[in-house]
Amino acid sequence: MASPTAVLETRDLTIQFGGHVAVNRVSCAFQAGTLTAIVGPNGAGKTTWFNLISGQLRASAGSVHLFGEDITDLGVAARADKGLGRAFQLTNLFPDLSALENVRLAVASRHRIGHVFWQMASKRRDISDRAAEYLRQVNMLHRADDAVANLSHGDQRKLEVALMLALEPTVFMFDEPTAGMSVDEVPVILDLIAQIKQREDKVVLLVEHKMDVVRSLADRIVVLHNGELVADGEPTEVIASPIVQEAYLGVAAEAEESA
Ligand SMILES: Nc1ncnc2c1ncn2[C@@H]1O[C@H](COP(=O)(O)OP(=O)(O)OP(=O)(O)O)[C@@H](O)[C@H]1O
Repeated sequence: MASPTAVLETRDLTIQFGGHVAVNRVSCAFQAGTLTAIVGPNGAGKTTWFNLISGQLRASAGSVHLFGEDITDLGVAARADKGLGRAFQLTNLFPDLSALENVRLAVASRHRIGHVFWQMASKRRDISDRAAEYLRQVNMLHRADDAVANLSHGDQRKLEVALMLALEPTVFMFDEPTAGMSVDEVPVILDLIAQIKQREDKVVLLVEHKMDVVRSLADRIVVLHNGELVADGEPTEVIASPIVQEAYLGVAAEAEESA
């Protein structure tokens, strides 16, 4: 049975690579207005589960539902069109264009503004203003005119987030969003994720190894281990549960120490 209020749901979602089951019958529903952290040791299946949700990978079995609709057979673009947003799928498209131009294209695509309307000065101004606002939100306005190819890795990751914002998705999927960012860039992205989480119609999924980030942002933690969902619930309870202490926290503690 579908969960009536779930925005996104995976049911018995499974993928097998040869003889290896990387995601094994994972069933999980996500409600609007929540941020769920997905944690687990390296190789647990977190990114693979994300890939199955966003359509980068096709399931061997099980299904994905968005607003109750079965989207399992849809490709990445169709899923994005329906409101699934994932940062990395949007980058590397136009490395020679400026940061602002990249976001402008995302704004135009979101609002289906075609070539004819693109010519209108008022439309162009409108799109530029919106694009600049998204760049401001990720603290990138000062790099607006720089070509993407010349941006640092951290700035490119912030731009990915700006592009995702521009597409105005319902579901925001972040896979280690602050990885590779300098210390002063991290709070910008974490604050932004916290702001998105405040919006009651949005679902945020966050794959994250850093437990301090998980503790500060998550309403709920889902734990994957060997491709299976082994714990799911309120953060304090999940972190305290024997299965997490045993299966995950040793690894998490090491990750925190080396961060
Ligand atoms: N395309 C693929 N072909 C074969 N095996 C794969 C493929 N993609 C993932 N796997 C395997 O699936 C398992 C889960 O990998 P996945 O990257 O999803 O784990 P993860 O939890 O995201 O790990 P990490 O925290 O290190 O990113 C691993 O054993 C991985 O080697």
